[in-house]
Amino acid sequence: MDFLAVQDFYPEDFAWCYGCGRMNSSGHHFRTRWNEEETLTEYQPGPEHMAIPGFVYGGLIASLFDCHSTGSASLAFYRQAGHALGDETPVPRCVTASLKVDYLKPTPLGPTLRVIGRIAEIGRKKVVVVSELWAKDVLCARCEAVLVTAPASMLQNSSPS
Ligand SMILES: CCCCCCCC(=O)SCCNC(=O)CCNC(=O)[C@H](O)C(C)(C)COP(=O)(O)OP(=O)(O)OC[C@H]1O[C@@H](n2cnc3c(N)ncnc32)[C@H](O)[C@@H]1OP(=O)(O)O
Repeated sequence: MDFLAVQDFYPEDFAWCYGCGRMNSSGHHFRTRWNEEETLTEYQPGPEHMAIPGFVYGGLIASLFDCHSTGSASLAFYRQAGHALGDETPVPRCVTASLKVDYLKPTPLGPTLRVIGRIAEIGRKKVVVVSELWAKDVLCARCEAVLVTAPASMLQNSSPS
């Protein structure tokens, strides 16, 4: 791996997400990291991620924002607690409470997509992440997401059945 991503450090019972779980062989394997004070997720869509020929499917874009935002929230909680990826302390697990996506311009299918996030608010169990999706130098979409510490009811199973 060329860099450390938060998803590399999710506990195994939390690593099955279709978007970003490293244990899910059918998933996208989105990976999110710090880039100084911002968070970054890059993804290369394939031809199957098409909406209209030449353009990326909006559902994929929402998925990308979703996992980028949960990953950003985990990174933010972890850094706030004085930790860096690679520490022994498990990274916090967050789920999406709210995801608002604005599709600003058609997203071309071809370039690697870059999602850049800013931690707009961080509380005891809630993080607000505001993100932009860029295709080369075109700002294609924007997202505001509310992420909350994963409730115990979602952490009861240690692996999929
Ligand atoms: C491998 C890694 C996996 C990563 C997951 C990828 C992303 C996902 O797909 S997660 C799956 C989709 N999400 C879910 O299924 C979550 C389902 N929802 C829930 O379990 C609950 O509603 C949950 C946990 C989000 C919030 O629980 P709740 O008891 O309402 O929390 P609560 O303590 O009241 O609220 C905490 C804070 O969040 C805020 N909040 C809660 N829900 C929302 C919402 N829908 N919109 C805005 N803010 C909200 C509250 O206002 C509160 O804010 P503050 O601290 O400022 O007062």
